Amino acid sequence: MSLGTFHYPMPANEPVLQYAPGSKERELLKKAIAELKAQTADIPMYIGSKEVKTNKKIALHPPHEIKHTLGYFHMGDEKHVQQAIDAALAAKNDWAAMPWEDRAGIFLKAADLLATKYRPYINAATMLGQSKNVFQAEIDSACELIDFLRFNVHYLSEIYKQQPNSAPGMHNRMEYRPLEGFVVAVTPFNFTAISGNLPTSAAMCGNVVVWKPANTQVFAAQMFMQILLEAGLPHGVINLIYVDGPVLGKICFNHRDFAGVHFTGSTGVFNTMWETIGKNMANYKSYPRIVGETGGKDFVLVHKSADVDVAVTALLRGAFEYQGQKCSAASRAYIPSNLAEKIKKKLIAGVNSFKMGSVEDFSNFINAVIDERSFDKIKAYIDGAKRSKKASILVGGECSKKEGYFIQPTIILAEDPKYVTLCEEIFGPVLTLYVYPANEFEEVLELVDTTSPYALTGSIIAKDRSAIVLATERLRNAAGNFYINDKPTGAVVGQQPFGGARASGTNDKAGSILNLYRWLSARTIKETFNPPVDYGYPFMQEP
Ligand SMILES: NC(=O)c1ccc[n+]([C@@H]2O[C@H](COP(=O)([O-])OP(=O)(O)OC[C@H]3O[C@@H](n4cnc5c(N)ncnc54)[C@H](O)[C@@H]3O)[C@@H](O)[C@H]2O)c1
Ligand SMILES: N[C@@H](CCC=O)C(=O)O
Repeated sequence: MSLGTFHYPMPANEPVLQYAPGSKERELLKKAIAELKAQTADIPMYIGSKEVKTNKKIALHPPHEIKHTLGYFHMGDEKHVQQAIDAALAAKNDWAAMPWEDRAGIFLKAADLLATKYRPYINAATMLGQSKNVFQAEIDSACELIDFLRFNVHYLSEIYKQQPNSAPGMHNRMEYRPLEGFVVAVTPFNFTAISGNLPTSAAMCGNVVVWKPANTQVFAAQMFMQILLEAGLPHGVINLIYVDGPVLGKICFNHRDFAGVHFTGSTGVFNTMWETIGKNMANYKSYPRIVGETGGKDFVLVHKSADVDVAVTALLRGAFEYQGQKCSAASRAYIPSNLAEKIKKKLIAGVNSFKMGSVEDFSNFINAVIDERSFDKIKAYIDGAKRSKKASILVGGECSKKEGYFIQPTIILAEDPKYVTLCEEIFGPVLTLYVYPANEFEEVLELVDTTSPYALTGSIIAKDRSAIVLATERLRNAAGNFYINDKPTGAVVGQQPFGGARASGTNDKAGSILNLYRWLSARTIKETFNPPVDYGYPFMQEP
């Protein structure tokens, strides 16, 4: 029972710690890394109140140090998916009935635990499990995840406040019900924040969730699950299971109570999900919500008026931070002929200055890519460019999986504007340049817009305001996040709501109010105080 209306103001973004030599946060992080490396984790699934173990254990290795074993997780099968659905549905009524301020308190407490006691551990887990350097881990697993939790509490409070008008003699109100059934959260390897946000945003709205992370992100995912439980999340509200994607889909997408999927990952997987859900429509109680943020082929368009250093920095950071494993990563760049030689020279120098290696050496800018499958896929694109007559390697191109999955940041120079690495998502440290005649800006705008099926992020680098105006207008549908004189990565919750359209997803802008509407089903209630007691209209009465 709520006996008041409670206020959750817009929070400030969590400050990014700097980890400078001698700082307290650096000391705590080093200690956490050492602790996590010294143990062999035994990671269960979390289904209802049970920690479930199986006889199928999968080893976890840091991508940059594959000889080391961080621990094992217990892989589930179809029956665990069914158990997770049952546990979710059993928790549903009590969770939906819990007053909003108590639900909110759990997620705000989880944010505070992440910001304090567990900050070094969630960062260490992300660094070791996903091969992120300290800065990339801090902005992801600490700051962005904390922001998702705090901002979503604020946004949901704003939604609950939105109420319809009432004419005299009546009162109208809106209830924002959770969806009828369970929600499935399927999460990618590359961001601990996204992995944590997809189940919690739906759960915050009163839904119960079956959460399946990527196998390569389980190490940090299970730590976040433990934090949620410590913050007071009731058992069964979020059920964390490790199963193959198709196994999950087979059980969840056939279930009568399937109410929605919150997905982030590749376009191909999302398309398969959508197709399966479509085929099963007749089985469901309600039309399921299908929310997916998917792939990208993100561009940087440099105008002839650009500042060369701004362009080069946007490319080096945009393309290569976290080894290019961001859906937003700059992976195709259009360079005007008047600046091409200067830009190429500075890019070569920049790439040659990168230090690559383990995350434990904080001076390494580049670490490993996530796994052998990714390594092989990325290397195949690089090898293809080495063989091609339509492209050449400007810098980089070395790959080794001896100690870890290391791919040297690579820049390809394409002569054909439709060369494969200008069109397809690679999801690795590979940037392709195409040099265009500096006076053909309008033509290149058309090229940028039509070269790839994706529309996630993009940047225009220019000093000339008319070029910025033209690019902003013509590329309106080419990116859901458009940047002027900046890299196309690094969206901040509450500042640049994130998501794209076309083949990049449903553009429901994770971490914004728009996303939360997808996990709510409104009910309108009208109460009439003096109801009519005669069906006739006034004009029907005899004079
Ligand atoms: N647009 C965004 O906001 C955003 C953010 C992060 C990542 N991404 C995209 O994610 C991809 C990289 O992440 P990834 O490699 O983890 O993606 P992925 O598509 O391989 O996997 C994502 C999740 O889907 C699961 N999955 C795989 N096949 C499945 C199936 N048939 N049925 C159900 N689930 C299945 C995986 O196990 C994982 O949990 C890139 O394409 C990237 O652009 C997009
Ligand atoms: N939101 C992140 C990208 C997430 C996808 O991987 C960014 O803006 O760089």
